[in-house]
Amino acid sequence: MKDLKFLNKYFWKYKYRFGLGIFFIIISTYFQILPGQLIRNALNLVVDNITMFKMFEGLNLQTSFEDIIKSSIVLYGFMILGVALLRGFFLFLVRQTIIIMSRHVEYDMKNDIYEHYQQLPTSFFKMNSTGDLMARISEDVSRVRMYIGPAVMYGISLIVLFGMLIPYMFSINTTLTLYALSPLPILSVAIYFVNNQVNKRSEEIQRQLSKLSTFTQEAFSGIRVIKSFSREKNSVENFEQESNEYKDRSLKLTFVQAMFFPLIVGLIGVSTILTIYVGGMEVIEGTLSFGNIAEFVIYVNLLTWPVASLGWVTSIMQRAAASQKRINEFLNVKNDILSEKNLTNDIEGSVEFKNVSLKYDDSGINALKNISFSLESGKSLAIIGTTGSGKSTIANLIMRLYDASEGEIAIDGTNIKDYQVQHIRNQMGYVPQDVFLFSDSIKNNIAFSDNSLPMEKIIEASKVADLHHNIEHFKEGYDTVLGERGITLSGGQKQRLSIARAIIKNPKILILDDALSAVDTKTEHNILSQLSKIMENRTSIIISHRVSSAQLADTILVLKNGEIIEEGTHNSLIDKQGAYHKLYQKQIKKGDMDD
Ligand SMILES: Nc1ncnc2c1ncn2[C@@H]1O[C@H](COP(=O)(O)OP(=O)(O)OP(=O)(O)O)[C@@H](O)[C@H]1O
Repeated sequence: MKDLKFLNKYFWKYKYRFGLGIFFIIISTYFQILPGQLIRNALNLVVDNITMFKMFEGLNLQTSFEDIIKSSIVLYGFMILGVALLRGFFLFLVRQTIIIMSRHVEYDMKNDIYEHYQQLPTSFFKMNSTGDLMARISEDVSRVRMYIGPAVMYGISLIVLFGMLIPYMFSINTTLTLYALSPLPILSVAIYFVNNQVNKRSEEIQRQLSKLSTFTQEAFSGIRVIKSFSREKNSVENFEQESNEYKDRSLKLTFVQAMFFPLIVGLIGVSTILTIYVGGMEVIEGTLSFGNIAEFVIYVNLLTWPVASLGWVTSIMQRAAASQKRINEFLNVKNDILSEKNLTNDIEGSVEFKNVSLKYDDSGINALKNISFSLESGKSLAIIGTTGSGKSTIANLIMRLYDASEGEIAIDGTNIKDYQVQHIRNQMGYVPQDVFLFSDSIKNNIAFSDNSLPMEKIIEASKVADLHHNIEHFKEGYDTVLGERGITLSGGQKQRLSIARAIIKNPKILILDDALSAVDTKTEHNILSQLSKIMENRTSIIISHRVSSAQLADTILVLKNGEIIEEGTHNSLIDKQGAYHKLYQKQIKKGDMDD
């Protein structure tokens, strides 16, 4: 439960709303208790007057007693109605304050968590699954809200009701109070257990439901694969199996839920019978009036739901505490990609690696071992090598998505860690290996770094990326909206859009991570020659599997198993007759360079 302490800051933030909510609870509870007393008075009045009515049988006075009874009942009826309306009004205000407070806290929490996520390093996102990240910002926050809103509301109502009603009941009759209340603790404990079962089973259903939706989602996204392998029947069978599991779990839940109301109603019945029996005895002894019995029956009914909700509130609090613990786990993760000096000077673009090694903490892989090279500003560097040799890792380090485990990276002779992180990233253009496009227009996807960029700049960037002529063919041009993950574009078009997005920033350093793998060599040459024009006086790093991309660069690094095995210009490496030369020969034979 100590995890819930984290929420105190939110209660403090909304203290006035919360305080007002408690005040409205007190007033509405008073109006909740009042009808019991009115009914007692009404009943006592009727009982007394009926006795008198009978005594004056046959006399004119009898009619006046009849009138008194009738008018008193009408009067009490209106009073009870008025009190019920007032209670309803204050209950409305209770919800308007406390439940609304909980919605505000939910909103704040979601924003706080999302903002925190945005600050966390890439390694955090590698280590935790997207589903887990989403669950904490949605399901867990919702559970915490259930505590801040309904649970707190019912909890406080219960305390106020007990505080006001129990002493009052004892003041009327101790024995009757003790008997009337005796089944209530059993009710509370029973509800607690039933509710835990309900929660357990609901969670199982929830898990099954998410399995079912993941299955369906995958089946729809992979429909082409399913059809081409003629697996439709198998897919239907699998769906039926998952769906059946979901149905069975739902039936189990319905069984437990079905016990909920009989349990409450049964225990209320026991309380009522005890009240009437013990109360009746007291009436016979003359220590209580008939009205008191009626009043007690009402009080017992009033107490039932709050007492039942005690079990419910406890289990909500337990679930909220578990959720808050999970949320706190993520909120306590600190971003270790920080800068102490926070330099914000513009850079020229020279890059130097001094004995850099990197071990990825999550996989334990030594991706780079003792890498040293230097690249003057305005020059181009190609990095070529087998898969998994560490090429993208070099890009990750230059973008400061990760920090080197050993060694130092300098930009313009200054340690990269001294620059303010966003500032240094803003001066770089990065085209990642796996292109990600947002479900937005082409225009907004290209101008992602700054949505105030003018249209001319967007067109200019897409011309350099050799994409403009493609976009012109779309009916909606630059306003064409891309579907989920840009499904309307071909692989090569996506890559070129990603290049346009990177160069529109006019970066001092441009990093293309296998960004031309999905385009043919002719387009590759077009793009590279266009790029070399705009990258004059800017630094470019081209990561590729293809010699055709690498050969245009001023320097080429050949990587193998995280180490540099060759370094030089295209011609010097060809003369060397080493690994680069071998790759060149192989790719020429494959006809990759024919265009
Ligand atoms: N974020 C990461 N967390 C853990 N391990 C990683 C991560 N990124 C890469 N690796 C591992 O580090 C090694 C180098 O990967 P890297 O992506 O740098 O290779 P690459 O040369 O770019 O390969 P490819 O040409 O296939 O893209 C690989 O063994 C890979 O499994």
